[in-house]
Order: sequence, then structure tokens, then C-alpha cells
Amino acid sequence: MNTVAIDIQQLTKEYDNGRGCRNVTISVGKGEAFGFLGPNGAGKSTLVKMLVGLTAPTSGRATLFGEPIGSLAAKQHVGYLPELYRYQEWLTGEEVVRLHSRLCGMDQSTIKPRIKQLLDQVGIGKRGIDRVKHYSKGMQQRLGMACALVNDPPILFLDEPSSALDPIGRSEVRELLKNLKNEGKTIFLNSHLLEEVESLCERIALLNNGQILRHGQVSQVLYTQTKWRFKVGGFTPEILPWLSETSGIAIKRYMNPSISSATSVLPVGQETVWLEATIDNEEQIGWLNTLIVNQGMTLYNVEPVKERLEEWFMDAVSGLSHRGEQ
Ligand SMILES: Nc1ncnc2c1ncn2[C@@H]1O[C@H](COP(=O)(O)OP(=O)(O)OP(=O)(O)O)[C@@H](O)[C@H]1O
Repeated sequence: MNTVAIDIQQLTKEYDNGRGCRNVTISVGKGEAFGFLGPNGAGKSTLVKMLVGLTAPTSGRATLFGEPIGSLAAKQHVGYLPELYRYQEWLTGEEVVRLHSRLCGMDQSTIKPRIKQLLDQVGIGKRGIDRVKHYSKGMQQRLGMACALVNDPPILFLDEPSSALDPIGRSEVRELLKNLKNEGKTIFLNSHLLEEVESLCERIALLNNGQILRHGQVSQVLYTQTKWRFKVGGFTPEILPWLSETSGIAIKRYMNPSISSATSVLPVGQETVWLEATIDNEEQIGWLNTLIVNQGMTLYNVEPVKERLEEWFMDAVSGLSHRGEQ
């Protein structure tokens, strides 16, 4: 049984101006949610447009459930929410979804309940009878989602699915995507909303200037294993260089916005702070604990650092001469 849904090998699109994306190789398993990240202009939409058959690659190859991209068989597997959606504003929401169902060749005699169910699912509900020109941007994005889902496709390409939505709308879409994933759909998600990616995807790739810069399992990316935080009371700034030198461990002060660093009951110059240490082995954690306590400080807490995807992203692109596009 083929467990690969999306197989991309050295796929390249070079526009006349030399931009696009180059040599992208990714494999996405059936039922997997894959996050595709990158700064503006990195080439994310270009890759998705090739995969859904909207633009032809310059070189390389890719298949969807074994069918070559661009073929009718491949397109039949796909639901696509484009980044720049624009629907016929003179039609009602229901009519737009119906139009998409006809384009998919679906049986029109049974489509009515399906349209209603979809509009409910994406949060449009009764407003399906209003014309698109009366929809907000967020409503149009929800409509786009309904169109992408109309023929119940096994693979979904979603290009910024909640960019136009308010925080409530975003959390609804997040819930919807989780449900779709639980149903077994393969989801290829382009998003600048890293929390959305973090909560849904197992694996991610980061594209920059048309090429994959980093990729990996979200869990591995977020838990680096090497950074630990220590909450220390009775800290004085002068002790930090001493602590680093004596322990041989790189330590810096971590500014945790949720913790106030000084309280009035502490002696002047002493604070409760978080220190962040880069650890090579677990023995170093014990060694650092001992040094902290022997210096008369109080150790309140020790925990491994869970990096946010945003930090991973910033770390990957910081210092690069070209972010996104050259
Ligand atoms: N039809 C086109 N002709 C020429 N250049 C294009 C075309 N479409 C996109 N580009 C260029 O290709 C590069 C990649 O664009 P793309 O839209 O794929 O980036 P993206 O990562 O999706 O960006 P964003 O996050 O801003 O949506 C950019 O430099 C863009 O200007």
C-alpha cells in the first residue's frame, strides 16, 4: 500500500525574472499534516501552484498518490484554498460552492445537503444565501475553505487559510483542520501563523529564497534538549560571569515577560531571575544546581526549554543576506 501522498523530487520553477523555487524535495505521508514556512516571497505559493497544476514546473517531478502533478487524476485528489482567493461577487455563497461542485463533476441531484453541511462546517451557515459582495474578507476565506472541501478530497493544499480571520475565526479554523486531519486527510499548510502550524503539523520545512533551508519533525525542532532554564532567587548580576566560568557552561539571563524580576522584600541588588544554560550532558545540570545553592541562592525551578516555532524560524533566517526573495 502506498503510504506517500505527496512526493516531490527536485521540483523547480524558474519564472522569467529568475525567481520562483529550486530543487525542492519533500515527501508527505498519507494523513500527515505538513507545514510549509518561509518569509514573504520565499516561493511557498509557487510550489503549491505547481502541485495543484496551476503552473508548470521548469524541472523536477512530483506525484500525488502516485499520479503526476498537472494530470487530471492528480487534480481529482486535491482541494485547494489559494492565498489570493476571489469569488464571483454577484453569486451567493451557496451558488459559489455549487459552481465548484459542478466543476468537480459532482452529482447535482444530491448536492444541496452537502452544500448546507459545508457552509455550516466552515461557519458561514445561513449567510450562504447572501451574495459574496456582502461578505467580509474573513467570510470569503471561509467560503474558499468550503470550496476546497466540496468533493471531499484526500489532500488539502491550504495557502494561508486563516490570514483574513480574527482570533476567534482562527481558532475555529484550527479546530476544523484538526478534525479534517483526524478524518485522515493529508494537509499541506502554508502559513505565517506559526502557532497554527505548531498545533497541527508533525513536520515542517522552511523555504528561503526559493530553497529549503531547514526541515524536520516539529517535536524535534521545538525540544532542542540542550537548553535548560533555572529560576534562581537571591541573584545578583555580578554572579553570572563567575557562574559561567566556574561551571564551564554558557549561561545567560533569560527575560521571561510573565515573571516580574524584582520584589520589594528582597535585599537591594538581589532578584529572582531565570537563567538559561546550554547543557551538553545531564551531569552539568546537577553541577550548576550545586553551584547556585552553594552561593546562597535559592533554586526554585529547573526545566528544559521548549522553543517556540517562531524562535526556530527567526533563528533560521536571522543573519541571512536574503530573506524570502533575493
Ligand atoms: N508569475 C510570476 N512571475 C514572476 N515572478 C513571480 C511570479 N509569481 C511569483 N513570483 C516571484 O517569485 C517569488 C516567490 O513568490 P511566491 O508568491 O511563491 O512567494 P511566497 O513564499 O508564497 O510569498 P508570500 O509569503 O508573500 O505569499 C517572489 O520573488 C515573487 O515575486
